[in-house]
Amino acid sequence: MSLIDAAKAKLPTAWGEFEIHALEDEETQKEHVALTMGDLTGDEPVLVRIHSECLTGDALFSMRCDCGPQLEAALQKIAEAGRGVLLYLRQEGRGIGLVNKIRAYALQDQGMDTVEANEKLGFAADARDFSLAGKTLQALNVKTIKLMTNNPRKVASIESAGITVEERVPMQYGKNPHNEKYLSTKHGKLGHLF
Ligand SMILES: Nc1nc2c(ncn2[C@@H]2O[C@H](COP(=O)(O)OP(=O)(O)OP(=O)(O)O)[C@@H](O)[C@H]2O)c(=O)[nH]1
Ligand SMILES: [Zn+2]
Repeated sequence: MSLIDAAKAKLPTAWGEFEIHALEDEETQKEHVALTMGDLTGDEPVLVRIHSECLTGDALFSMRCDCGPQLEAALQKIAEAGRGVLLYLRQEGRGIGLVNKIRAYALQDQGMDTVEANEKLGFAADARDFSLAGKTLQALNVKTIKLMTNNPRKVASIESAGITVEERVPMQYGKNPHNEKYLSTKHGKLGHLF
């Protein structure tokens, strides 16, 4: 396996103390993160969020998407449960990178939806590879999970990576007038369950 659990340390947050694992992907040279809390062993399903990088939403307070509020809600839910994993995967812009995501935003400013914009730029609607998430959970010895997502494709790809998704936990946070069209396209074209 090409994913290395390279370093770990305590990470106190506004919601409680996590352990941060810095993960190195030898194939792509990307650095991913797993935040864990509590004892992950045993048969009880582990609460998991698989979050794809969104610099604009996660760090820069953008209201074009729902990523920032989903990230905060996931950390809060894990802290409330006292046990869980947040995977932060460096798959900016559903896998097309920051520059292309901003190009896609410019096309959306001209009237395209998020899927049309990706396709206009020559990309699939969603260019992410979720097998990495399966590998990471296996490396953490997590086998049965409750997955916080609205995206059935995430559920299917995690299951095909050998992880049992016992429950899907809906993540409907951060709706606002700026992301209404984005969220309705996610529902209409990408299959998200709202
Ligand atoms: N290409 C592109 N990417 C976007 C756009 N808006 C947000 N993103 C990216 O979409 C991804 C959203 O990730 P997630 O929230 O983990 O995934 P999701 O498929 O929406 O599923 P949930 O688990 O329900 O949130 C991030 O990588 C964002 O950077 C957009 O308009 N175009
Ligand atoms: Zn976002």
